[in-house]
Amino acid sequence: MNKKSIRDVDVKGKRVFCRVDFNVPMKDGVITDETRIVAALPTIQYLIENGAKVILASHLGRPKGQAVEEMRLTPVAKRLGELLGKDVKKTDEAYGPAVEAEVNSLQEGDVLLLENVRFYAGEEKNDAELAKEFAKLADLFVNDAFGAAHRAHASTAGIADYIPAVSGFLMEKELEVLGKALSNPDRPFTAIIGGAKVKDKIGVIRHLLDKVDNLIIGGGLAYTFVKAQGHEVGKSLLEADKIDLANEFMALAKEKGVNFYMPVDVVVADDFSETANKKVVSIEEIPSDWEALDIGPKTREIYADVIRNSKLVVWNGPMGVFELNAFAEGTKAVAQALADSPDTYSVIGGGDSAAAVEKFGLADKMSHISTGGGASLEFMEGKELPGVTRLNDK
Ligand SMILES: Nc1ncnc2c1ncn2[C@@H]1O[C@H](COP(=O)(O)OP(=O)(O)OP(=O)(O)O)[C@@H](O)[C@H]1O
Ligand SMILES: O=C(O)[C@H](O)COP(=O)(O)O
Repeated sequence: MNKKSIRDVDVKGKRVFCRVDFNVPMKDGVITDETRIVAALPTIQYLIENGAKVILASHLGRPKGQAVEEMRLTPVAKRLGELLGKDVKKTDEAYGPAVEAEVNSLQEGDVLLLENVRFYAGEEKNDAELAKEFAKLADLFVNDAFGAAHRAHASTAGIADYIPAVSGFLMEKELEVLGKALSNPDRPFTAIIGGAKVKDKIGVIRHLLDKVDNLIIGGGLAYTFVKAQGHEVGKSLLEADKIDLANEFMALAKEKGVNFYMPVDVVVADDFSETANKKVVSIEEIPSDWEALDIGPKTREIYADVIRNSKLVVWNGPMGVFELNAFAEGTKAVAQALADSPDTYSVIGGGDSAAAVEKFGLADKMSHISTGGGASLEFMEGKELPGVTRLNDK
């Protein structure tokens, strides 16, 4: 990467505003997945060990510019303190006189977590005044929030206009792994795209067709392609206005010599529930009153075979409604094939795919699980990430 990292600057005695992505899932004030906190630890520990005064900032959820009690970062400060084995102070605001007083009292190696930066309307507007307030707190900006790098906000981008800006280790690692996967991929290179957000993922498919040897389509996304092939999809997820695009992509794949894999059989259900009646049908036979909620056993075998014969696999989006055990088998088969292929470098992107791999107990078998959902997709689409472009060049 041609951007400076914390290794390139002296942090001793400096007040460091470190943007992290502590946007973790919470239920009743309890953190249900701490992956993003753990992933930020190397940078925080480095700053502590090298004598920085560490000021951490993050968003949590989408509070839309106002303080929302359930979206305070207090439980995160507590958990971070436990993980670091040291006291983590927390302010009830993200800037202003009270925060400045706390910052002034920091000793080298101390850690302070600011309140949710999205409690202020200026954050998502990338308001210059708010960015200046953040900048006033520190001598150096470290951006380690890869998960929010696709957002041009005051704490991810704007602040870099006022103080020196460098990347943290997580940011660096994510960019390196995803960058290598796309610029100099080991082959055969396979991309697996699933999930439900057809609109969000269509763009990445176009870009991937220039890169990959195999493209596997699954999840709710698949049925727009199935329809484009002229088959009925019953009540399955369908993005009617994307059918033409799906056709275009299938033609493009042929033209570029990309092997395009679609489900040949599916599990259909008469209801979106764990106890629904379900059956396996071929892709030409989805009944009009039924909904396809998972890929079928023949498809699983074909996909697993492609995975086993790949050197690099990038996976974003589950193959079915894996949250319901009745429709988790397709996603599990893909995760298992990756786990059983030690020579295949696997990159998992997207919150739900990562959660699925975790649910099946296979997370430690994957080569890289990205902390970015939208960010990893935008990166793969070839879009510039504002949280990265604003960092100082080497
Ligand atoms: N056949 C299907 N019909 C309906 N929903 C599906 C189907 N297959 C998968 N899904 C749903 O897709 C959702 C995940 O889609 P999504 O596009 O959000 O993926 P993701 O990996 O989490 O990406 P991101 O992190 O960008 O959100 C899951 O909740 C899953 O139940
Ligand atoms: O969860 C994420 O993908 C990041 O934290 C960004 O969150 P956002 O989509 O609310 O900007």
